[in-house]
Amino acid sequence: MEKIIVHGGQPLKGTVHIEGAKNAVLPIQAASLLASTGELILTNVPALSDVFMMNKVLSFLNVSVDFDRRVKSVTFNASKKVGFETPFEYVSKMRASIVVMGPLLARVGRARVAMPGGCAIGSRPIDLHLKGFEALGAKIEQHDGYIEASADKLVGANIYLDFPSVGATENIMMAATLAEGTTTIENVAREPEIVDLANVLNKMGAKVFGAGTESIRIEGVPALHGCEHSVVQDRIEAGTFMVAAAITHGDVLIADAIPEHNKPLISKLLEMGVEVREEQNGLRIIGPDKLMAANVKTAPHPGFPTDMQPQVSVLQLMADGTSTLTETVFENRFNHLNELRRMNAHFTIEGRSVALQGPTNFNGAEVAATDLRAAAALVLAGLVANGYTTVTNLKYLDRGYCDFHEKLANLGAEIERVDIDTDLKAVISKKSLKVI
Ligand SMILES: CC(=O)N[C@H]1[C@@H](OP(=O)(O)OP(=O)(O)OC[C@H]2O[C@@H](n3ccc(=O)[nH]c3=O)[C@H](O)[C@@H]2O)O[C@H](CO)[C@@H](O)[C@@H]1O
Ligand SMILES: C=C(OP(=O)(O)O)C(=O)O
Repeated sequence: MEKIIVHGGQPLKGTVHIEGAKNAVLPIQAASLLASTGELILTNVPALSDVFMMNKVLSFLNVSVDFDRRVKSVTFNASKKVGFETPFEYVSKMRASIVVMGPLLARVGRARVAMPGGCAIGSRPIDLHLKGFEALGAKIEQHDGYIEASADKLVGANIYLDFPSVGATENIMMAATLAEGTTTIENVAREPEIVDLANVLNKMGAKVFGAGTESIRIEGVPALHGCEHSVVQDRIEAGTFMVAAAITHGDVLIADAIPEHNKPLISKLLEMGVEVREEQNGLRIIGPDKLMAANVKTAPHPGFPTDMQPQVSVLQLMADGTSTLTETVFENRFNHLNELRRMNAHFTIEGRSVALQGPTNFNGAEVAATDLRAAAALVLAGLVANGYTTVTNLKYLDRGYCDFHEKLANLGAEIERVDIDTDLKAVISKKSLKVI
């Protein structure tokens, strides 16, 4: 086990390169199950623990998986007979493994997946996924902690989602690719990762129309095949570095950033006084001397992304005055705030909203990540804190960020990732923190 130690106070300067998106690559990995011929070759694949876990799930299902980390590419071959069961061991470590259900149902007519529990940010039921499968003609049974979906054949249907769930949209869309006839799904998620998945499915021979809008139409085809695809850039990793630049009076170029994908964040940064420049090679973020308070409310895309909420709370805490932050997507996504309180943050939580009082003089402290984006938020606070901040529970950070401390160190942060037993005094006595 390891921990990150950061010595706050350095303005970040330079260029940062962003990986392929975790939330795009995971369902696309699952889509490999649909290709009964040929290989699915993915490039720009981030080396994240979630990606490795999904590869394990697919190997267990008899897909051949070959990850070449040097070139960030994975080749999947699912031409052999694939399995149908994903055990608890995998689902308990990564909820997103439930997105194999749709492809399995389409390819083998049967999917048995351990029931995903909730996680630190909410209870996260999968009722909408199951309703969609039922509408396509699947029978759903739940026993012994497992959900089993089965169908002799799937038939296209009209489906309306009560909430634009990302996972349900992906799962139902993938199930429908091989269904007989046409499926329409309304009130779907519109995230860029949905569009990336639909693009891959279409390259594999599927007929998916309308991804990125409120309604998706899928015309079923008899079979899908392999293809090549480069995974879309991770807008949440990009956004995290934008906030890092904004709070440290930094000047950082987010290489090849896609402004379209980060509109709500960019609009907030501008409102708070951050300079955002679209340049030929990316998006330049220049942190101001003084940040102005602004209110943020999360919502499904194109609203403000919940996956940027913990990071933006640090930005708001740095701003002059009181900012409110409202979380509408998950019922329990303020866990990071209790850790930030230990670093001198002041706030009042009322239901799903919090009033954050700035500007904060963050003090370095020992803090523990409670979930993925909480981990990022704690490191961000460490970048501007007086003294040293130690962040533990890095297994959460590693789910979604590759080489996070190295990228920050390259931008000038004093940050190290060390063994959990390393004494802080030993690190301080080295005088300057260097990347290990
Ligand atoms: C791997 C991946 O892509 N994860 C993302 C995905 O998660 P995920 O796909 O799990 O998120 P959803 O969009 O499904 O969930 C959003 C909300 O809908 C609720 N819900 C969802 C499904 C369902 O059947 N019933 C139901 O009530 C959830 O409990 C949650 O409150 O989208 C979230 C919302 O943008 C992001 O925070 C996650 O990073
Ligand atoms: C909540 C997140 O991911 P997941 O759905 O994989 O837990 C996230 O990426 O912030």
